[in-house]
Amino acid sequence: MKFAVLGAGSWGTALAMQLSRNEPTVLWGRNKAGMDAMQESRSNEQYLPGIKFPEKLIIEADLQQAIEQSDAVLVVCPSHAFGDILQQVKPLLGERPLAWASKGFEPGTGRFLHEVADEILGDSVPMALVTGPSFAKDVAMNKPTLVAVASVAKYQDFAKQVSLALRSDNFKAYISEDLMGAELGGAVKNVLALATGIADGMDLGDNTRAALMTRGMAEMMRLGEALGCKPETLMGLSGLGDLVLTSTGDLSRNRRMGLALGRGQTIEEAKKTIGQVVEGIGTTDEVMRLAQKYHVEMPITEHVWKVVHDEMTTVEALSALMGRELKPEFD
Ligand SMILES: NC(=O)C1=CN([C@@H]2O[C@H](COP(=O)(O)OP(=O)(O)OC[C@H]3O[C@@H](n4cnc5c(N)ncnc54)[C@H](O)[C@@H]3O)[C@@H](O)[C@H]2O)C=CC1
Ligand SMILES: O=C(CO)COP(=O)(O)O
Repeated sequence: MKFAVLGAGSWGTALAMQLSRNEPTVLWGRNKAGMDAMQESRSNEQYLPGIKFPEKLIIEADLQQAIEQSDAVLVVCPSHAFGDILQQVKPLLGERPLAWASKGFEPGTGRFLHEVADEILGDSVPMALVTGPSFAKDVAMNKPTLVAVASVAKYQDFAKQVSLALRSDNFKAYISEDLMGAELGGAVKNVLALATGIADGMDLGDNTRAALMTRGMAEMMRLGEALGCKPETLMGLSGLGDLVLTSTGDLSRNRRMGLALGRGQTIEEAKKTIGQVVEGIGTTDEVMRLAQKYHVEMPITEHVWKVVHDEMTTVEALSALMGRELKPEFD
């Protein structure tokens, strides 16, 4: 199956590189000059400097051409651009199935990306999500990586095709039928990576990080239960696995944002230094929206939200979290 990967940032480029280790793969990005530069250097110097593309990676700056030469589409843009890209893809898609690898919600509504895709494309288009603990740089460098490919039950064949297309000696994608659980884990972990980053930026130590990861996981599980997600999905690669990666690995943009906030920088200052999408900032709003809608208690998320919105300092947020009333660990 030949894929057109739409979005030539760090993750789109890395996934296109991975697919092209097997079959010819088209990488499309909206910036023509940037795509020309990639073709010239056979690398993505802006996002993955110094890592050479496999021979079978095809660079394409025209969206229609990219889709027409492919059997399937993989969208890898920031979540805020997802709906916009699907609107552009819709008239070009034909019978092709569509996967995505973005992590987050539709801004302003808390809608899952599969809900956005269903609304724009209709639910007769086979769809799947690629998610899990996977830094773009490590995948581009062909380091061993495990991810999950999730779809609803009726599109499991497509999920298997996506998994097979990605498969290599150093890359394995497990199949899941819990699309919503896989989406939820990949989004909520970004908020928790902000929390652990803030704590590490404040130099609070290893105990604090472990506490935030564990109690943060409890928040993810509570929200998942309210939404009808499978607990094992959240305990798997797309939840816990990705939480561990992004709460401890300094390649994480969300963790780096948290570190900067914990050290007293502003969001705008940190965004400039990071220079790539930091999904957790917007996702915090959407997770809070869901928590309120489903009456789920998520104190760590709530205090990240207060820090992000300048309603509390990091020191006040820490003190408020530590001052919460005693209760059983599991209720
Ligand atoms: N970088 C990583 O290691 C991983 C990223 N992800 C997810 O993948 C998604 C994309 O992230 P990255 O590639 O890392 O971000 P990035 O910041 O490296 O690149 C974003 C790319 O999206 C493009 N873009 C932005 N708005 C667009 C629009 N309206 N139309 C077309 N292209 C647009 C930008 O030009 C840029 O090329 C995010 O949801 C992220 O959470 C998931 C797993 C790993
Ligand atoms: O989702 C990721 C790895 O699985 C990437 O995390 P960041 O967006 O925090 O860099």
